[in-house]
Amino acid sequence: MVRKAAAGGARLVVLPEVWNGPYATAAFGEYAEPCPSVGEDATCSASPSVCALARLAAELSLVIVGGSIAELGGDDKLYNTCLVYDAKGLVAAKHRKVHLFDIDVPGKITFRESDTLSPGGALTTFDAGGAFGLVGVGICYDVRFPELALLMAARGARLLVYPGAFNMVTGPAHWELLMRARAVDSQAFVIGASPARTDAPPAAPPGGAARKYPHYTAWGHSIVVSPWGEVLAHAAEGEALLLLDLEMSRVEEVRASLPTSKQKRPDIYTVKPAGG
Ligand SMILES: NC(=O)CC(=O)C(=O)O
Repeated sequence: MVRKAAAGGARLVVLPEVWNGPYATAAFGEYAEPCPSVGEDATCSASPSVCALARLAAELSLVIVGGSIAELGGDDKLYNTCLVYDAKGLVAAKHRKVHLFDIDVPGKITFRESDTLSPGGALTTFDAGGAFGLVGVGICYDVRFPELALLMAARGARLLVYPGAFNMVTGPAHWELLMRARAVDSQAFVIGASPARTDAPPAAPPGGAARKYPHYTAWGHSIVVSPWGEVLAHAAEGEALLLLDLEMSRVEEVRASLPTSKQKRPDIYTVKPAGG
């Protein structure tokens, strides 16, 4: 798919969350790989998923926002990590998911990333060069926190990318809504890249081996949104490649028309204790 994107003229490619293994808390340890730091040459990494994407970025001379993989940190903790590779295969950015997906929607879905993962502690932006300029990175649940998007925009990001894997409960309710909301409140392009949907395999036959990890059904529907909140491209639930030109000057146009970043009222945004 990355080669196909490159052949179609792509300069920057975005992959989905946890693309190299099952999205299951118990599986992260098995699939985790050490991840290099910003500035390191990842083309010779001993981590197979890292090395594969870095080599592809270098071979095709484009930027790859490498979705996310489970990272085995130097501190022996596990993280949900997005590496960005520049056109030489060097690590241009490393984002560890800041907001872990710990939710409980009774009778529908319970997921606790914090059972096995630790959260990252930093905002991530990188210079993608050319017309793109500064790009902000969040992972999935991070998109629910407008503060993060606003801070990335305040740093100068004009494109926000969110590798993500919403599910059959939260996907239909919130995926498009949140991607559009973040585009409107940060006045930036937003890309949400999801794994394609795969339905749960049939239950093991009697006497057969039990399934190793619970199945997580991703919502799919990767999406690209303009700074005005328009959906520019939308995948269905299956495998898809969305290939499009981003007219980056739209960011300045929208920011000039509705100068919300200059009209903020931080003096009234602090929550004070009752009676204070
Ligand atoms: N998988 C996630 O991190 C987030 C998600 O599915 C949701 O916010 O909904």
